Amino acid sequence: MTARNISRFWEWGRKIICVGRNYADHAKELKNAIPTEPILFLKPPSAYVREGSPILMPLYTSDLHHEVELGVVIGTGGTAIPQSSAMEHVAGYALCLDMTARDIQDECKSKGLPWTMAKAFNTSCPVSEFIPRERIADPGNVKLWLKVNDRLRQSGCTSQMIFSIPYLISYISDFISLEEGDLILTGTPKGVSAVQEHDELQAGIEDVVTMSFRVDRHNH
Ligand SMILES: O=C([O-])CC(=O)C(=O)O
Ligand SMILES: [Mg+2]
Repeated sequence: MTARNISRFWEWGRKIICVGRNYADHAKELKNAIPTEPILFLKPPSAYVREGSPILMPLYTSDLHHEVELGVVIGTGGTAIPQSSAMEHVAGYALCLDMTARDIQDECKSKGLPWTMAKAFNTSCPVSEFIPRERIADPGNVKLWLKVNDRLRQSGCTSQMIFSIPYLISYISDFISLEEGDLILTGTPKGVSAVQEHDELQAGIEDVVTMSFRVDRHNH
């Protein structure tokens, strides 16, 4: 058996834990209250998609949104991790998109139903290459951006996060044990908008990484 390589964490089949409304400007643009505790939801590992493959728009949505987010890749697992040592559990980062069927999410919210159909479908988690932790000195202060067909839509800084990365690692690991290869999506800044079939998405972490994805319609 060959050793697993953390730089291909998306192949490991580990969980993807997403934080919602972690930027006040995004909570406001969707007319949601600013949370006093992290809002969490999950995507399955089948949500991963890598550059070179398209984001597939599910047939049941007509309002697929991009959300650019900093992803934190766990290196050393743990339960009830204290904030003070939380960063020792981080192997690195990835730039991620939390693709969201906004019309379905709105319907789920109004009916009090879970967001699974809106957030967890195949290709709902495009990811960049793995970024070793040494390449981002301060993950609490990096600029994220996203363009659709060359037009800037999202531009934010992780310093705007309501709950910091150490706080999130500690909070989550109190009740969901973190494992090597898990990914935490830390929430999106404002500027989310709808994408259409054939759109080209480009996103980046300033001075660190860029990635691009095309949007296609699901054919079944
Ligand atoms: O769907 C939402 O607005 C919640 C979310 O994922 C985020 O804030 O990143
Ligand atoms: Mg999100």
